[in-house]
Amino acid sequence: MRQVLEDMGEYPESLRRLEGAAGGFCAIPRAPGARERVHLQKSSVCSRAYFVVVMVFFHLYIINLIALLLYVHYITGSGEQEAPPERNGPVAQGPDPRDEHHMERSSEPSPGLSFQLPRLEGIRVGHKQRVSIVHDRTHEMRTLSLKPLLFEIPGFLSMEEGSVVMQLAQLKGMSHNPPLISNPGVDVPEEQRLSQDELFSLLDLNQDGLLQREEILSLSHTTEGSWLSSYNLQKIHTGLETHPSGVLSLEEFKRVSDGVLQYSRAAGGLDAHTRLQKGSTHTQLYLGEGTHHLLKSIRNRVTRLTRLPSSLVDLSEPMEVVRYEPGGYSHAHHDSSPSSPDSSCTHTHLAANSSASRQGACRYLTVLLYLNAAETGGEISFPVADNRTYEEEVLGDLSQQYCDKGNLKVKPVAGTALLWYNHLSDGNGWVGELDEFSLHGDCLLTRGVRWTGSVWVNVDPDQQRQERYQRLVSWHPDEHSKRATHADLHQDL
Ligand SMILES: O=C(O)CCC(=O)C(=O)O
Ligand SMILES: [Fe+2]
Repeated sequence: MRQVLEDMGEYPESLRRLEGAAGGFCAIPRAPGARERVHLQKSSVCSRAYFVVVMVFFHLYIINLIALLLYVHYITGSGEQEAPPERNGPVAQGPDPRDEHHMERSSEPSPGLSFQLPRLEGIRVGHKQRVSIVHDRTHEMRTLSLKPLLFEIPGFLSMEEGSVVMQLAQLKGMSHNPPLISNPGVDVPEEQRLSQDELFSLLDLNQDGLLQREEILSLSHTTEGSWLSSYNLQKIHTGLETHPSGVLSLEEFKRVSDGVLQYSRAAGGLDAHTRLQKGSTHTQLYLGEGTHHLLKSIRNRVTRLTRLPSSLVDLSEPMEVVRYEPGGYSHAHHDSSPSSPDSSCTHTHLAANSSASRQGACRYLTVLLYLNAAETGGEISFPVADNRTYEEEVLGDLSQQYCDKGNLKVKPVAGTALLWYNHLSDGNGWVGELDEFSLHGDCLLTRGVRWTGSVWVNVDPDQQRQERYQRLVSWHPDEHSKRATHADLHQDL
């Protein structure tokens, strides 16, 4: 058509210009001729320019695409993270390439803070990720709720391991209430007094016949007035500090504590469990050095699961084993305390020389282990989990009704672990406010017995106090090389 128009001399100049502007003629073969020569020259220049422009746009497109993918990757936190090196015991291993553990990237450290706390990421309810907590297999971890951040890990313990923990707890001795050590001036009836030998045995958590600084300080985790008052604790601690060997034998303990303490078997203190739980017996199992290898392995699994520095987990309170009988339940409660300027954490109170008038448990997270399966009832309930509307009255409801109304109930399955964060992040990689949504309690057990173990990781929202505590407790003249020091902790992260 065009050739016909050209032959007829009627192909308009304006159309030719238009073709040139659009670059269309670059690809169209033309008839030979003077005008054509000029045109061919233009055509080759045009093709190169066209190619360059196209390539520039193509590269920009690819770069934008990569940037977009990186952004999405960053937002969803789907990158694989290296596990911290395992230093303690049989589950030691390098990072597992199959590990798809999701972690929240912490932002820049606050000025003066030397390390941060990694935090797992839930992505969405029902999200599954693989976690590496033992050397020969990976586990599936499922997100149960985002508020609180709560995960379920089936098979965290085998059935046999659950049975061993129950046996160890029974050997240690289960009691309805922790023994009370009264404050000076409070007269304890003769029949309720503990002998000094009995007390020493209670304090000697690893049962090595010596009282170490770690044991005394970890006892300060328990609530003021119910187990060991600050006054009594301070007395024992001072005796231990001033002793040349840094440890106390039974004889030395008797000298230090003589005439100062009165010890009672009576319950009546303000321990959280005395107030909150019914139909249950308890004991504490020490997870530190010198304990049963399974308990050390549980501690290591918690470290690997949570990705927290091993020294934080090592220096946390002993595992609380609870046995419910039919009729047993607990009221809804938080495992940790809200931080306030006039309160301090029980675990750092002494080491930080705090003058705060009140103390509370500072438990960054809870790992709850189901040691056996309850027959009927005994679910753990999170009454306000993932509530869209924040209902004050539900949070204040400490009756059993919360259990039926509860948003999320988890049935006890032997070997399953639940992990939840009791605190939010402060936005700078450290512990923030208490997460009100972590409220939970145990529904009525109607048949069978139910055994659980609670592992709490203690972290002081005041990082300086936490660091001071770790420095003090980690230091040990004989074991200095074995213990994780603050410098190790920094490397872990
Ligand atoms: O035994 C349980 O199910 C959990 C106990 C509990 O919530 C606690 O000890 O704080
Ligand atoms: Fe609890």
